[in-house]
Amino acid sequence: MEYLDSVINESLRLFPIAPRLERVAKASVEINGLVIPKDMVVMIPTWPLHRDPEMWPEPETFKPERFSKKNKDKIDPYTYMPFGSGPRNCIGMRFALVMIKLAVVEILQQYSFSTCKETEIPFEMDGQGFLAPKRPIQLKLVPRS
Ligand code: HEM
Repeated sequence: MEYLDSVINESLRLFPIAPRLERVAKASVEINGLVIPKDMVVMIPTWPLHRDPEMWPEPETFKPERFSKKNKDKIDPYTYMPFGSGPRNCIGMRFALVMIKLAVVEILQQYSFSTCKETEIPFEMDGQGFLAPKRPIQLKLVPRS
């Protein structure tokens, strides 16, 4: 379960459903000389933060070990926000993580996945709104004997 957790975290790092978050400033504030006026919409760029090479060496490589017990405490929470952050973060986070794990375990007990001729490599992402592949990802399920 520990490694599955790391795999899901790393998948959400590379492909956060919300590639950016938004907040509205409730009051004018100055941060490092930059004034953010009241009511201004502030965009938090999750996608670039999740792929910043200063925080994530070899950012394009799928490395679940980044989230191992040994390494995960070193991660700055504001550089990894697949479920957002603060009082308005995702209310369904725990439910979603449990459901993903249950589904993956149930499927992997019976089948293994492999690519096939229909698999688009690399697949194309749809940048409109929520992040998703442009076309469904087609894979072959091989029954485990
Ligand atoms: C992998 C699955 C999911 C991901 C990656 C995800 C991600 C997110 C993100 C990034 C936000 C915005 C948080 C922010 O602005 O700080 C959000 C908000 C929200 N999510 Fe999810 N979500 C997931 C599943 C779910 C599920 C299963 C539910 C409901 C059962 C849910 C309900 C909500 C609600 C109601 C909000 C708005 C919270 C608010 O504005 O106070 N999400 N989610």
